Amino acid sequence: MLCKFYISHLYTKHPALRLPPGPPELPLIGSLHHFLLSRFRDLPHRTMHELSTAYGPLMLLRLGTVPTVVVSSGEMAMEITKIHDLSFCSKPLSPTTDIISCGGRDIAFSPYNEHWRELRKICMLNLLNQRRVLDFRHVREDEVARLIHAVTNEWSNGQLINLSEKIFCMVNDIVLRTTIGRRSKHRDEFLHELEGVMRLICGFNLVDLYPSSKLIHWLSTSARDIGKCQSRIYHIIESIIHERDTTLAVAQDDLLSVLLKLQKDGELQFTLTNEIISAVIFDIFTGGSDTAATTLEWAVSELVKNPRALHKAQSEVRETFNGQRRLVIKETLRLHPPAPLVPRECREKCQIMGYDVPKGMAVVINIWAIGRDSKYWDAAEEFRPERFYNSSIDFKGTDFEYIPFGAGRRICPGMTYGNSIMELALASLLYYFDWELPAGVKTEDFNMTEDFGLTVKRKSKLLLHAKPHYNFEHNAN
Ligand code: HEM
Repeated sequence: MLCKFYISHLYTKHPALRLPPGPPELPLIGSLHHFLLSRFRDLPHRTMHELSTAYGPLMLLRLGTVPTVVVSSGEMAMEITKIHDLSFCSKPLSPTTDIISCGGRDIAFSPYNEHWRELRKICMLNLLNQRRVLDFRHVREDEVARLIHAVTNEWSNGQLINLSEKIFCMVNDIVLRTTIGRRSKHRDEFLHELEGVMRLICGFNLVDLYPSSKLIHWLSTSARDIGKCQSRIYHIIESIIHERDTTLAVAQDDLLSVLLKLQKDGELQFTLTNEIISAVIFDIFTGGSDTAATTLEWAVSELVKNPRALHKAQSEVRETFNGQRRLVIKETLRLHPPAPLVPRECREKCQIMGYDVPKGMAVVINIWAIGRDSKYWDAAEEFRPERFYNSSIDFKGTDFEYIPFGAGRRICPGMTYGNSIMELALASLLYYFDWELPAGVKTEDFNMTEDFGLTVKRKSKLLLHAKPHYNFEHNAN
């Protein structure tokens, strides 16, 4: 917080610094009026993109009192996540993320330090690497089969299928079973709380915009709301931990068991408290379910809106259970990266393309804008999965015009894990069902509006008709 104040001070009192250009500011609110007046009012990634077309790919905004450098091109993203990765591999802690991450003692909001390195390594070793992802194949198959059964049941009753809800439950069940060893009766409550958290921590509420104002802290409801969400979520996770604690006699190898064993053995360089375990489990539940489910929801939405792409994907999946599903997911991640704004913090004074970025400055990489930049992509706004056919461009963090999982030291550790869920679920939905829009809705009128939040989901639920294709009962079992 002190650091934020210092940056703010530095920024206004030291005109000698050559800071990146930005739009005109107003006293007290800084650049916020540009967001309020924008036609994309509730969608900061779109407003930032629009501003960057006028002020360039390295642009300075003042969000309330928080100066923030916005990065909007592949070249600048490479500067931040490759050339100067060590200077930008920390995460800023806002008042709301401070609460939800227990002071940055999780992985996703942790500063770059030994604590972060150890926790990330534990998750990679025990849950997220290629071998573990293969070990959990039966869990994915089981939960995807349950999804297919649930859709079939509703189809036979002639109902419109709420595919959003089904996808979020399925993905969350997979994440729960692989992380804590079983489903949880608290799943729906958890998903409900998560929705609130995603809205509250995306940086555009008064306490995060004016972090050092005691008055705003006192007046604003956001800090209280996030505090309540945090205590409900951590209560759910701690009751799961407590149940497991008492039954530890049964050896299990899921992430929670490993963390509890490490806690008991006390071999880490820091004390692994229940609070830290909860924070890590929260990261995995959140990072794992929200992102993969959101991407699947957008993938099906784009396909039903583009019948030719749907037909092509479906024919290939039905022939080989392979092929197009991977291209569809890549194209969906280009147009709809679930986390469009990636936050970083500058750890040491740095120069990017001749501009100064002071220590402690917040940085946001607009990966949504980069994925839609016509400098890198033909017909950038169109959904064309075939653009990735025979293309070497991948999301592994080395092609900076396409970084839906981020890049550098902080790149998403759940890439393989998330893809394994998305690919199986998408292939199964395409293989077993023909999908149609609700009666009377034309493809051109199909609503693709985005909702505001840390992850950007559909604003309206994805409601579709499904018609089983063939042999479902036989194949799904
Ligand atoms: C569609 C799937 C996913 C997408 C698009 C995605 C995207 C991202 C992005 C953009 C970041 C920030 C990277 C950066 O700062 O450079 C991130 C971080 C993270 N993701 Fe994912 N993610 C996905 C799935 C997952 C899954 C399945 C898990 C875990 C089960 C996960 C866990 C995490 C964690 C723990 C971090 C924080 C890493 C750190 O700060 O060191 N994500 N993800």
